[in-house]
Amino acid sequence: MTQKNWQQLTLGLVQMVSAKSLDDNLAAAEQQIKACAQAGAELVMLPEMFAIFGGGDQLAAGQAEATKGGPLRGFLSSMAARYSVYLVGGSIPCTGANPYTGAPELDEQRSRVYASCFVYDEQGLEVGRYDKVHLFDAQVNDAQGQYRESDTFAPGIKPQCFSSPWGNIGLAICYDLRFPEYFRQLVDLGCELVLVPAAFTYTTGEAHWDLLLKARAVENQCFLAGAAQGGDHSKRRSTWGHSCVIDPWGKTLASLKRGEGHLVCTLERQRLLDVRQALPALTNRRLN
Ligand SMILES: O=C(O)CNC(=O)[C@H](CS)NC(=O)CCC(=O)C(=O)O
Repeated sequence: MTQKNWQQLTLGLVQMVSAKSLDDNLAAAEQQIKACAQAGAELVMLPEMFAIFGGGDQLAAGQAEATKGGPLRGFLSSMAARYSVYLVGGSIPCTGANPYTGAPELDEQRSRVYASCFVYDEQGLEVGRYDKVHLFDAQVNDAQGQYRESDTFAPGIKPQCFSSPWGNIGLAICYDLRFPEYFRQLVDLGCELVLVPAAFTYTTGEAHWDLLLKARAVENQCFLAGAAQGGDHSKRRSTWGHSCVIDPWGKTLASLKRGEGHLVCTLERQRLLDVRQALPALTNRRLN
């Protein structure tokens, strides 16, 4: 399946301001997936926790999605098939074992779930899953203040990519962006593109989002794309948005500001080959 000599990939990124109503979130996601597909996107990415953002009953949702899958995995599969796109489903709660990484089924007593990114091909078949490894436990100078993701979520165990007609595509979620060793492992799996569903806070996003995406793209000489939450979800919760696509030279190919929307952008693989040939930093490594 892995086609190592891809030439072009047209990506669609969906930016959302997910709120309390699951139905509204799913309707908003479908509208943007459809718009991306109509604009020629072959692969569409949703943001982190596009369906259930900032609370709600993550444990019940995660249990429903375990093993055979529930309504959220059903939704993602049917969207991929209906619009005939590869679909990277942001993240959803899931307690089930991960057959791709070997992460075990979660013990229900502990009331935690994985933050799982499921991937579907254009027929709606599941082709990958990554569970967020780095959990955001941090103090931010904003109205929310304290973020303790690990109260609700359990960490995944390793980086994960999925094979596609465009080669191995790496998956990372939000806070993972701050860990360069995570991305280096994806590059060692042959990834030339890393997709990052995210929900950076307004405060940390304004300071670091663009910088981190560019740093990871430049040091790994690969394409980076971030699909973000971007707006005011409640009085206390604001996210930065600015979904974008960065090329292996660190150039921004396309970007959004805040608010619901989407962008569509074509990646030219030759750009990556030219950068890696002219400045062979990946082959000049001495400490791996
Ligand atoms: O809570 C939800 O429902 C959705 N998940 C998130 O918003 C996650 C966990 S709190 N946010 C981040 O990882 C932000 C990282 C970040 O902002 C940084 O690294 O600066």
